[in-house]
Amino acid sequence: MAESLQITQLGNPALRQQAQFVDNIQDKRLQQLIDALIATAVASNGVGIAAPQVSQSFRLFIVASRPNLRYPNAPQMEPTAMINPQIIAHSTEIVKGWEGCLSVPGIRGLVPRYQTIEVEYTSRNSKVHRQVFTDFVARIFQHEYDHLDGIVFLDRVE
Ligand SMILES: O=C(O)C[C@@H](Cc1ccccc1)C(=O)SCC(=O)c1ccccc1
Ligand SMILES: [Zn+2]
Repeated sequence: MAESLQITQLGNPALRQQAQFVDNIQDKRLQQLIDALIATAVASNGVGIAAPQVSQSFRLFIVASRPNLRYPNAPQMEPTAMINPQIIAHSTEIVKGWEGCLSVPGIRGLVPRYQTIEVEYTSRNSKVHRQVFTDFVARIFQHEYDHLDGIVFLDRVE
């Protein structure tokens, strides 16, 4: 298991950067970053983590949904690296749900998110995926996607 990395906290400008497109997915250092992000999410008990949260300004995050007290029906997912992700389409329906953030410890907020999204991303083996996510997985994706544009969930709490 790769080593866990220091998580950037709110207030650190690194968290507010506009992350850059990933050019070479097979680059050894990028693959090592993916392993370190997965290790950090697992060590922090997170259901996701984005590269800017370890001060790496790449358009890359991990989604690792699992059932939990707030979302008991959430699917159990293998931690999945999503590189250069895009939201292709979304429902008109918006749902408010509780969120936390590894960069904003101890604070929870009720955040409006699209109920359903159609996304496209490249996986760590350079395969392009187009998928539809709903409910908690859609929420995690939107939370992590925001991190790539320097947005944190508190910015969206109404
Ligand atoms: O900061 C992050 O990106 C990780 C964050 C992701 C996230 C949590 C809840 C909703 C959407 C996205 C976390 O995993 S914080 C850990 C946590 O608060 C939590 C864990 C399981 C279920 C709910 C919250
Ligand atoms: Zn977060």
